[in-house]
Amino acid sequence: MKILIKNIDIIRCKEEVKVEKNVFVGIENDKIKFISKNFLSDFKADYEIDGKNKLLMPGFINSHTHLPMSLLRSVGSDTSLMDWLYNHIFPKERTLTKNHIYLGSLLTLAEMIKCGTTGINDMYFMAGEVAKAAYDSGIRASIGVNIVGDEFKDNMKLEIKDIYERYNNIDNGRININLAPHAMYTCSKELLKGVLSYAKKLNVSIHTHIAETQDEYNYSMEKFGVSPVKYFDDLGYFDLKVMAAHCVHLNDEDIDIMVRKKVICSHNPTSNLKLASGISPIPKLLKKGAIVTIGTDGCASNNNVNIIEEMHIASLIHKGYNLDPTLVKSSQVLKMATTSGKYIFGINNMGDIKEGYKADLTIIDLNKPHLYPNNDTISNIVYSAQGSDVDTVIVDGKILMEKRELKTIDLEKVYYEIEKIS
Ligand SMILES: CSC[C@H]1O[C@@H](n2cnc3c(O)ncnc32)[C@H](O)[C@@H]1O
Ligand SMILES: [Zn+2]
Repeated sequence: MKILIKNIDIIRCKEEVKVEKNVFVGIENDKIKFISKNFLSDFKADYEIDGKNKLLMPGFINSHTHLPMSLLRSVGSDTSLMDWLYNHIFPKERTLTKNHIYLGSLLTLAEMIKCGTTGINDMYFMAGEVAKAAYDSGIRASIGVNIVGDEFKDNMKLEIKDIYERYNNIDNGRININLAPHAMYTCSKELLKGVLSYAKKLNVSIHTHIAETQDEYNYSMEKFGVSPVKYFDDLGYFDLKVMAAHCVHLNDEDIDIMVRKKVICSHNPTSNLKLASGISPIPKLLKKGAIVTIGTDGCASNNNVNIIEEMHIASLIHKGYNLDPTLVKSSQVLKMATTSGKYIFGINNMGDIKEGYKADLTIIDLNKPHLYPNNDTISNIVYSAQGSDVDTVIVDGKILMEKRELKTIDLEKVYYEIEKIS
């Protein structure tokens, strides 16, 4: 499939984030074939997109989410993490069936694609259903198989093996599998050791919640005498690729460990605000050179998966909290929400508009009153844009949404099916 995007402005995310005006972009199969100031007549496109008044940018990557949790939207609002989890969410989650998981995932994926998301890093139970929904939607996904408890039981290994064999690295590497021990306070040390060696055996990455609340930090210090980050480091976790969600309560040594071990931090500001977990030291992490990405967490602690809104909040809270308007600049937050997500997938040539790079792209409609005048495109995208400004979404060279019409998900059918089971 060859797609030609004509006369469009583009955002490139090199060392510096830059805008180039009025170019032609050719896509062939899963990659960007060319970016040119001129029309190349020998590129015979199967499909053309008019880029007038539009902006082409690398697609957004949501680095921490729980797809099926759209079904629990607004459950347990206005409570703290532990109250929310143990008294509201876990009891409801015990009632979910495979069908719920698949349909809830599809609903969230529709919302994500409508907000310009091209890649996700998930964790949930019955992850085979999550993987199936991600596969069906066309999005790029790393799917975490949830693990909790005291011991790494044979049935857990069997579930992981089954999901791994069915989904890992399928569809040109678009879907991959990771192991997702929930957190240090829900998984025993024995279980975590078992998971680590199994992840090494399968050669997959790890996805977990780390240092989300002061309670977790205190629990770790009291029970093990070290912080949550040091606890995972001492277990040898950071010898593997680890996607660490939240990272709110960190000391200076934790930050140094994360930088040295290239831990991928997923910053989830809305969830941290809603559950009153705290504010992650993102400016410090960025200054020290940590890999920082953006995630929404699940719908029940957010209440949406709008990554544009998440960028907006990420760029604002650190300025206000630290009384410093130069922190987490719009160009930095844009990179966090796009380019930096490539580390999750281990694909070097993605997260930018560049020849030979993956065609995981988002097109924004600039013809909106709140995006006018366009004095500074990057600032406008972070501080003014809305999810509904996303016009077209392309993943691996395939169009998932065009002119806001979803191509891979029948949303009316999803609503209908959810009504039947809710
Ligand atoms: C490991 S499967 C997902 C598991 O995590 C729960 N969850 C959702 N959001 C959070 C959060 O912010 N901190 C901790 N746990 C969370 C979800 O309800 C599932 O049970
Ligand atoms: Zn989470």
